[in-house]
Amino acid sequence: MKVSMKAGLALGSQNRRSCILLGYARNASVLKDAHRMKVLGFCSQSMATIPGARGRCGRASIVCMARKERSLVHRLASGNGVLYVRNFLEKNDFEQVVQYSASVQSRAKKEVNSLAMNRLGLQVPSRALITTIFHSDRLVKRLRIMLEETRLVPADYPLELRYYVPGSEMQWHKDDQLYTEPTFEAVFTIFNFSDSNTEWIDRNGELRTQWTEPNSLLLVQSQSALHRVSKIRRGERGILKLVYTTTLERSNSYERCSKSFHKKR
Ligand SMILES: O=C(O)CCC(=O)C(=O)O
Ligand SMILES: [Fe+2]
Repeated sequence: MKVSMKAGLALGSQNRRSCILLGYARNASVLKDAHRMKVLGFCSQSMATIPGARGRCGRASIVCMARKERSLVHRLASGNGVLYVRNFLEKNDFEQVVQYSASVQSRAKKEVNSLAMNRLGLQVPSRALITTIFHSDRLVKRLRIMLEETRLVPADYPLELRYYVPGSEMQWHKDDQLYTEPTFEAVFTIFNFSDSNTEWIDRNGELRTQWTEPNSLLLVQSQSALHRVSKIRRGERGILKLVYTTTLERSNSYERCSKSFHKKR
């Protein structure tokens, strides 16, 4: 195993919150060691492009993020299965999503018999570029690290664009579990000019309130936290909803929900 752990540990101790370990490896045996050190994951990126990293290693470099008290996984637990992440997509990808949404928004239809009131929506075809962005290996790997779910894959359930307008709201609910294991619903905010907040009840029974900013991702585990979207009085909000799962074996809810773009969820 050829990983320059010394350099990594030195950097990690300077930065107690993220504990970044830098190094390079000739083979995958580094994974075993990383696991022993409670390392959450890797991203291969040139050292020079990583903020705070000094020096160059000149080879494939590896950045390992070690688990710390304040990691995303702990935030997920304290949020009772809800995790809010800012600046989720890279600039280019984010712009593609904004453009796609703008090009189809006028086709969105009002959802009926849904817990969401006065919300408009439409499904995104699997061949659309924005589906490939959210299903890309790179992005799924990031989510696996964030959620500590090594088996996470994109669901075979269409992405949905949803638009909140004045009068739109979504009552308190838990998300349906579309597969036979708990899933994660991802709510990606495309734009938000509204006064509406997404709220959820955390592990301590306390109310959390979040105005979701553009390019943020809210991950909600199925059948976990109660959550809702407060009624919009002013402005509009556009989101993309999609599902990640650890199994593609469908639950009974799948058929009901997929047939029911216009039925109660
Ligand atoms: O719009 C949001 O922030 C959440 C939407 C939601 O919970 C849902 O559609 O199930
Ligand atoms: Fe929900």
